[in-house]
Formats: sequence, structure tokens, C-alpha cells
Amino acid sequence: MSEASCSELDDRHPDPGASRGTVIFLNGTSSSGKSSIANELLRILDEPYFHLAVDAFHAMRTRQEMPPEQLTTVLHNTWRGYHRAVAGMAAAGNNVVVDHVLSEEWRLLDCLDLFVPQDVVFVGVRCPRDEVERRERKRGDRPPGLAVRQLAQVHAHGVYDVECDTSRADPGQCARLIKEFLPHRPLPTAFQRLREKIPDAVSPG
Ligand SMILES: Nc1ncnc2c1ncn2[C@@H]1O[C@H](COP(=O)(O)OP(=O)(O)OP(=O)(O)O)[C@@H](O)[C@H]1O
Repeated sequence: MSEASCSELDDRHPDPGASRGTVIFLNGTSSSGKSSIANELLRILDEPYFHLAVDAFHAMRTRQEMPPEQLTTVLHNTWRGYHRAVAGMAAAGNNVVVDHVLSEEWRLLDCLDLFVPQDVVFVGVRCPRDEVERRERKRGDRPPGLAVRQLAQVHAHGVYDVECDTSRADPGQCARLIKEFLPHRPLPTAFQRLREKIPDAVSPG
């Protein structure tokens, strides 16, 4: 390729190089209110953000029945692909809101391995047991008991940059708390501290 055509290509595909996106990582059980906060964040944040939800990835999959062993692998690979899609979007300079359920340890290890730790704002989305059960019953589109089964593992790592209790604050208030936190993020971030705590944070997944 000639020098001229190379520079034309560069003009059409500007590469800002060093810039990476911020990842606002919402973690909580099902029905804790993550999607509601993500929607509010996209409404109020000044910079462009993408809400990447794993449900959207599951919805892209073909609908045909498969045997249980295959389904287990396909679900696992969907999660792994989702993590890599988030990392890829952030690496290309896009800001991302992730809503995630860290109900299996490998998911956190995989994210710690993939995401640039100083770019992650790790948000604990807390909601007490009685209230998640009430919401789950009311919405009726999640298997009964799902949120309670996830409660013990989801927050087991114990470290966040910022936390909200959605039984005390509505999604708008939680989103504003996160927005106000963004310009004052102390270092090391929760992801940096977790990588120190778990030095071989390389996913077995
Ligand atoms: N702060 C809140 N106060 C009261 N109700 C809320 C709050 N946040 C969410 N809800 C309600 O709880 C239900 C679940 O909310 P949402 O879909 O945001 O949860 P989620 O954590 O994304 O769940 P899932 O992981 O199952 O998709 C919805 O009916 C929503 O209206």
C-alpha cells in the first residue's frame, strides 16, 4: 500500500491511541435494581456511554433446544464472550455500563484478568433479602428464589469503589451518587486492590 493510501486510511479510521473507556461495573443479585440504575446513568451522564447487558447477548442466541451439557457450555461461553466484548469496547475508547451478577467466582476472576483495573468503577448494588424477594414475586419474570440463591456469593469479594442500597434509594438517586463519585475516584481502585489480593487473577474459565 502506498504512503498516500495509508494516510487516507488513517483519516477515515482515526485512532486516538491512548484513550480508553471507563467501565462502570454494577454488581448485584437479580432484581437488585442494576438495569434501572444503568438506564438512569445513560440518561444523566455527560459523556457517551453504552449499557452492555448480558441479557442482550443471551437474546442474540438461536432459540433451538439443546442438550443440558451443551447448554452449560453455551451459557459459559456467552458470559466469557460478554466479558471480552466489554473489554473490547473499553479498549476502543468507549465508556461502558456493565450490569452483572457475580454469582460464580470465575466471573470476577475473568473480569479481573481482562479489564484495565484503573478504568473500572466497581459499584455494589445492595438490596436486602426481603425486598429482592418482594420485587421478584411482583415482576414474575424470574425463577422464584433466584435472587436469594445469589446473595451469598455475589458480594463475597467484599471490595467496592462505591455502594448503593436500592431499598433506601431510587434508581435516579443511585445513578446521581455514582455520577458524583466519578470525578473524585480515589486510587487504587477496587479492581486494583482485588488484583493485589488475588495476584493470579487469571480466569480458569
Ligand atoms: N430502587 C428501587 N426501588 C424500588 N424498586 C426498584 C428499584 N430498582 C429497581 N426496582 C424494581 O425492581 C425490579 C427489578 O429491577 P431491575 O430490572 O433494575 O433489576 P436487575 O438487578 O437488573 O434484575 P435482573 O438481574 O434480574 O435483570 C423492577 O421491577 C424495578 O422496577
